Amino acid sequence: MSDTPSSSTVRPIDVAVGILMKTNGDVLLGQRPDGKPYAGYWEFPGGKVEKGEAIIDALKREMLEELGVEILSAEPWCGVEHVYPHAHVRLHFYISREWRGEPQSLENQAFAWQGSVGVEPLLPATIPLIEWLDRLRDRPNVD
Ligand SMILES: Nc1nc2c([nH]c(=O)n2[C@H]2C[C@H](O)[C@@H](COP(=O)(O)OP(=O)(O)OP(=O)(O)O)O2)c(=O)[nH]1
Repeated sequence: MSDTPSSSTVRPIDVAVGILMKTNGDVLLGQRPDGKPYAGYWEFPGGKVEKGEAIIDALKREMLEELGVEILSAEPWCGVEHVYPHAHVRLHFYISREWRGEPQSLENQAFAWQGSVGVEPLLPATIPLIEWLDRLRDRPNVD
């Protein structure tokens, strides 16, 4: 037996993820840059929560670092855990409808505003979110 814990048994890594949603329901996706696991896959902007950092603060930091956008308000929406070969992640998805600034590609990533999301491939743990978002758009006042 190996002494090295596999990625499924170690404590999950918390990740803060932001779904910027326009009033028409469009959401912003970015493409993972070269050099990261799953390069070229589409995801919602975000990144790992640092030690001792509140998840909402990580969200605000990542959105500023990646997009140059200041989050004015964001609501926690859902959580997803996923075990990748490279990491066991716990994703905290927030929806933000209020931000300041126009998203810029500060890490050289491609971006796309999408209504019904059509970009591919998506990160595996993000795939279910697309259907949930469609339902949210159809019934905006139901949680
Ligand atoms: N941002 C984001 N990450 C996601 C999504 N879905 C999903 O499985 N992930 C996973 C991929 C990664 O394993 C992890 C995010 O870590 P990352 O490596 O991109 O974070 P980071 O920007 O802090 O990276 P770094 O500082 O280590 O370079 O979460 C998503 O929709 N958005």
